[in-house]
Amino acid sequence: MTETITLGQFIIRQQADFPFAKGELSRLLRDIGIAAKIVNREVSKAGLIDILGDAGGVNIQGEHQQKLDIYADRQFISALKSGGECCIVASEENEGIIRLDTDVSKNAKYIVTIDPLDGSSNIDVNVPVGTIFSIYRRKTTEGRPQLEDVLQKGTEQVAAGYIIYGSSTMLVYTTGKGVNGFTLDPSIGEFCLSHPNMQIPESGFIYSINEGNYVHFPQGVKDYIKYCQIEDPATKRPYSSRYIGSMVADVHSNLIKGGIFIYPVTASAPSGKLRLLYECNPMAFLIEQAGGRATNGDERILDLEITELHQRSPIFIGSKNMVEKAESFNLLNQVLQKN
Ligand SMILES: O=P(O)(O)OC[C@H]1O[C@](O)(COP(=O)(O)O)[C@@H](O)[C@@H]1O
Ligand SMILES: [Mg+2]
Ligand SMILES: [Mg+2]
Repeated sequence: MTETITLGQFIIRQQADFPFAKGELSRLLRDIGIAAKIVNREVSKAGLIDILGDAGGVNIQGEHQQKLDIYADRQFISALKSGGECCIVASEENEGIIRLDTDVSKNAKYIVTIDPLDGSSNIDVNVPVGTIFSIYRRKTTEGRPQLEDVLQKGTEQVAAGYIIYGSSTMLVYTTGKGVNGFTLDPSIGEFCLSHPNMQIPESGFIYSINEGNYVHFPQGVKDYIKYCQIEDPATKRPYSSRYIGSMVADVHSNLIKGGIFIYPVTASAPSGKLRLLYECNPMAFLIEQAGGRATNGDERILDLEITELHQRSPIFIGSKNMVEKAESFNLLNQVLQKN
């Protein structure tokens, strides 16, 4: 009989790797797991309850907010507040930072950045969506936590992960010691270890990019797409094109099968579309921990300086050999080239 290891049990076991740990990070990951279950409960019956569709407002990203964006945002913030291990939340859905100044959490040492609902355009059509999170340690020691505690490079992440609400619901995370995946078993209401020590294949044969924007891509990106489409059995080309339109789902698929996910600069998104704090950094930390690579076409995503809360970046992420191959093409348009 295979041993069932729940997320809670696994986190406690992992704590042993951190001799000075007091359990704060473990409890914070627990809180994220709780909010994930609550959001999953609504996502899994979305058509039956009034949670589909547009909420009527536009968020700081300039995107129409979906009802589920707002619901998920509230659930994660409330779970982090009740848990008391997080002093600031920065969310893709909120213009400014959210200080959790409760008696319990004001002395908390962790910062959470979150994309509460990733793949919003897929909510109403029953295609997998997700949640992406990242955890940093507070830097400032005096007074109230500050914006600078949030604007930290990806290399400073203590932990990162995502939840994918798909045919099954999974939570995949890293604390810098490899990547592990847990599947929610609804019959016991627990995330159980199902994908230990996940490794992305070094090479893959799948590329994920929204080719609908092709005409607006830098020449190098167009050339790389052509490279993927050339007939060459020796290198198993042409590669397959797979694009789900939810970053979590596209990256999760490539993590398991091998492949590259690309969201480059485009005419309408000259700095890229995806957000460094909420999407690029957490996914880059995870994929690097699984043996893959993540760049903006020129620099390692995790080394990028962060100056703004909702800063965007182009991203090329996935199997190491595929990202390195892509980087051999001039992926950034001239405007972005470093002097
Ligand atoms: O429709 P496009 O332009 O291809 O964009 C799809 C991308 O936008 C996103 O939906 C943006 O994330 P949000 O849904 O959290 O805003 C990504 O998940 C996805 O990879
Ligand atoms: Mg997103
Ligand atoms: Mg989102």
